[in-house]
Amino acid sequence: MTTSSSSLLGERTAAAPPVRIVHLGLGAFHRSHQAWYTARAADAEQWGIAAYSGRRAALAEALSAQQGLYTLVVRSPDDDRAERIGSIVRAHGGSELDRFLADVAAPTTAIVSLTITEAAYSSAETDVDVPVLRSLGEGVEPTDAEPRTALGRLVVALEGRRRGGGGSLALVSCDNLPDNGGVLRAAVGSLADAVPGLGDWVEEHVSFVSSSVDRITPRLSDDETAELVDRYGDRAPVVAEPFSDWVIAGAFPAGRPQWETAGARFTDDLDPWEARKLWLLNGAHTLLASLGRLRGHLTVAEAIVDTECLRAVDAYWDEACRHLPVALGLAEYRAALLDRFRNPRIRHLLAQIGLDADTKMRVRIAPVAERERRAGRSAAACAAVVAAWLAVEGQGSDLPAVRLAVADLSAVLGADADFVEAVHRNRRQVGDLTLR
Ligand SMILES: NC(=O)c1ccc[n+]([C@@H]2O[C@H](COP(=O)([O-])OP(=O)(O)OC[C@H]3O[C@@H](n4cnc5c(N)ncnc54)[C@H](O)[C@@H]3O)[C@@H](O)[C@H]2O)c1
Ligand SMILES: O=P(O)(O)OC[C@@H](O)[C@@H](O)[C@H](O)[C@H](O)CO
Repeated sequence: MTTSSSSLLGERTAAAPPVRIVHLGLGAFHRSHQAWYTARAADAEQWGIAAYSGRRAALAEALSAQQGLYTLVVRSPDDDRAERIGSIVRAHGGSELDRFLADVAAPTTAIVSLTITEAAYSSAETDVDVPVLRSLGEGVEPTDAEPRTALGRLVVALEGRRRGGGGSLALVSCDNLPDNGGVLRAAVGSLADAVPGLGDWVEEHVSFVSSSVDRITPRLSDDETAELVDRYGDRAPVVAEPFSDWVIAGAFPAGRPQWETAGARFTDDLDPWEARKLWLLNGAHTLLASLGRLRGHLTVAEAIVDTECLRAVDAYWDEACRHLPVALGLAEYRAALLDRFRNPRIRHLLAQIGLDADTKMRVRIAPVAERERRAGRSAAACAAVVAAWLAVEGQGSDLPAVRLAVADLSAVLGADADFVEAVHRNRRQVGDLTLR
């Protein structure tokens, strides 16, 4: 259903689809992407989502008051087109652990999907839950456990499914990480090993699906939200660009929606698509989040029309593209990205994109720089990105500090004196953002 204005929400007239997907990380992106694909799939009436926020309950409360229904505002440079999305049938705060355990344990649940941010997969975050998981092997019931992290909650819930005989299922990571299914497998596997027998059960019953996800979905300011609440009579609207892509690799032992009928693509070879998206789109966003802010810009659309930022993005893309298959249509992809970044009606804040920047630098900029250096080139554009990031973080005041920071991104680059020197040279030319 599409329209250009006024409320679409109304009430559900047909029965809500049965919950067969549990989502962890109810935020803007899940609603513009996976929930949208599920709602548009040919078998949408068979696939409902129970979505759990990571931390705050406010969005879940607003959605619950609307039977899970919400308005997706597809924002092009010229206009807004609104769609009513009905695939989320229940929304919960992250603290509703009993409900989450019951949903994951239900034999009817076939998929658990995640958008929990890149940082949420690191052991630095999840290790806090190892004692909680150990306690499950010492007689504590999953329903009495008190995990604190998203993956801790997920692993407690998998133990509940194992004990209840709920059978095989697929975990689908939709976070912007290379090999996100593999990263999830490693993180879940290492937590599951703390519970006797669970590691083996996970290996046998859990499929880790990787996916490359793409749809620019900015966090809305309070003013933007208020305007949309007024316009659509919806307390939980979400705004996204018209473009959308989802490339998926992996098995779904308990079935899945016909997402391909909504435009998703299934492949056995995700790597090139994933690298193209993460290096070119997210890498450029990561670059702009530093350089753009140093140059006084607030949003991607503002930064990309600054010739200095555009030049830096182009130079970084040249370096990245040397390590991507030409058959992926790189020139067209770059041109299309520039159009997407320039969309003046998408207010994508650089400060939002700059969160957890070290994690992102490690998996986006460092791999390109390493490949350039291995090929005998300077990686000058990557060195400039690293210097801009250090300036925003207020780090790298002298050569040893630069070396330390670069080594934290990549041991190989940290040991590369020429690269470290290039970063240091660039760093001396830019002042700290924090000092402005
Ligand atoms: N917004 C986009 O354009 C976009 C596009 C592609 C992929 N993604 C991926 O989706 C993720 C979420 O983006 P969003 O726009 O929905 O953000 P959001 O802030 O709207 O929602 C993020 C959700 O994750 C939860 N969360 C945050 N930090 C967490 C943590 N450490 N552990 C567990 N849960 C946590 C939050 O509580 C919230 O439920 C991104 O980090 C990215 O990996 C986003
Ligand atoms: O937090 P990040 O860096 O993974 O992502 C911020 C944006 O680059 C990202 O949300 C893009 O808009 C998205 O990946 C587009 O598909």
